[in-house]
Amino acid sequence: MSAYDFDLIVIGAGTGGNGVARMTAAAGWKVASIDSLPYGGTCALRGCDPKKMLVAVTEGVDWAQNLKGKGLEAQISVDWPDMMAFKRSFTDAMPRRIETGLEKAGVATLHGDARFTGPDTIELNGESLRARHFHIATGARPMTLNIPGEELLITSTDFLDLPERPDRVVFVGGGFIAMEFAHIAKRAGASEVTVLEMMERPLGNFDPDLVTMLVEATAELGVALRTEAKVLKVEKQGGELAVSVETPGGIKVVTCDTVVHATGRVPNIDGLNLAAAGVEHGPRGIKVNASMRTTNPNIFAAGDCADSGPNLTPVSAYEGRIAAKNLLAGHDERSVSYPPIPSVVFTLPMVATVGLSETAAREKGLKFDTHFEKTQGWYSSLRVGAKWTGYKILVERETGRILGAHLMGPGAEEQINLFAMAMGAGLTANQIKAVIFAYPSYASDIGSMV
Ligand SMILES: Cc1cc2nc3c(=O)[nH]c(=O)nc-3n(C[C@H](O)[C@H](O)[C@H](O)COP(=O)(O)OP(=O)(O)OC[C@H]3O[C@@H](n4cnc5c(N)ncnc54)[C@H](O)[C@@H]3O)c2cc1C
Ligand SMILES: NC(=O)c1ccc[n+]([C@@H]2O[C@H](COP(=O)([O-])OP(=O)(O)OC[C@H]3O[C@@H](n4cnc5c(N)ncnc54)[C@H](O)[C@@H]3O)[C@@H](O)[C@H]2O)c1
Repeated sequence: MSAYDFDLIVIGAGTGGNGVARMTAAAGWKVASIDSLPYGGTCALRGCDPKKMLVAVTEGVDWAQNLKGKGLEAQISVDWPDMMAFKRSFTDAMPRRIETGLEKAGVATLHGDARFTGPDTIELNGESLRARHFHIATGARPMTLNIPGEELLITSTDFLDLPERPDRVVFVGGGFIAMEFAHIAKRAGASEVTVLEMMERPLGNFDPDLVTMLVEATAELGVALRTEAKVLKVEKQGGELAVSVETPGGIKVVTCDTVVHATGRVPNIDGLNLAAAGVEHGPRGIKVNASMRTTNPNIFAAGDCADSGPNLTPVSAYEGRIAAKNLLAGHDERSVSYPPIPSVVFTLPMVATVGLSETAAREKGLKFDTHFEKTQGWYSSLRVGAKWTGYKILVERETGRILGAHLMGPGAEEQINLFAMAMGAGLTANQIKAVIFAYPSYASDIGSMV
């Protein structure tokens, strides 16, 4: 009889963990999966999926507004409790569906907070479990701000569960979460929505010209977006909350009824006692090599908890696949080799990006042409009344290769995937121009952008 309880224990039942559990169980390994929360992880239960259901509802508001006076007269309003019920119709069913799926795949599904007690042992609910291998996919958590009144902030998870619509809401930070959720809150009818970003502009990783357009669109929507605004403290003042902000013009105070944490997420590894397992970590997460192996050769890690690729769902799934292949091979057979990774901010208008920014391409010494245009006059924008649309494509001079694509407006979330595919396949601008796309469609604009 084996001294081990399992061949593999996967800690974390999100996208970075579940694929690994399934692939190894399918190969005949004795596998357990553990989560301290209902199965499914951030994306399915507290992130991308529920968020985009709220975006789907508020898209109705945007659509009606854009086509007002163009034949669509009824103006739409959001019923927040109904929208939340719609979201729950998906999220409530997911944990059971995901857990049952794993069980059917032969994975033992366990619940509780796992903590290492040795290089091949964890403690779970007071019991010790030994495994030949571990895979850590414990995700990320909101960073600690270390400001007075931090406990008064709600998280993105809380926001996605608010039973009633917040009316006067402040977002601390101006990244993905703040911009997406501020658009949702405002279109859902919140009277005062404020975004406080400490840098000179929000969404620091996105193209500055397109972000400038998004800032204008956000102001037109009625969201107060303040930059160079660093949040210092939050206090209760009577029945409301007072947020103190350091600005170039001195300390300002914004009052509201809800303050949302949106200053970034950090690896969720504090409670794992990684030292006991000989697993090293830094500020960006668990140290992994290109095979997703940690400093303990029998332990792998993937997704938001690892110091690897960007913290996005498809990246965590990809890293998990690499880890699973190497676990099964018994040696480092596969390395991560990230293809161009597209990323979308689901505001309305959306902003999407893949590949290099202009600054990064210049820093690399590449010679390229920048195709930048605002496209509110293009047919694709006119027919849906979209005002804030545009693109910036970087085309390498000598090769015609696409170095980076940055898009804004309806259709951007799908166009960007076509750019990612074209870039991954090494297609040149002329080859993209030669593709026949169905017309009229957003994809059919791509040939004119390159
Ligand atoms: C609000 C929001 C919106 C997002 N929107 C998008 C989007 O639109 N597109 C996109 O690509 N990405 C999005 N992301 C990012 C995406 O959700 C993450 O990159 C992805 O879910 C990471 O997957 P993971 O498996 O690494 O971690 P997770 O899915 O977070 O899974 C980690 C799991 O580990 C469990 N766990 C942690 N510690 C322990 C322990 N000690 N013992 C047992 N279990 C433990 C947790 O309970 C959790 O279920 C969003 C994130 C947020 C917060
Ligand atoms: N569409 C998507 O793909 C999507 C959507 C939501 C979240 N996510 C994931 O979740 C992560 C976390 O999102 P997020 O929006 O919290 O982080 P983020 O890293 O996108 O943005 C955080 C912002 O907060 C600012 N900030 C930091 N401290 C501040 C302070 N004290 N006062 C004011 N501003 C401050 C930063 O300058 C930065 O612009 C993202 O990095 C991403 O990995 C992805």
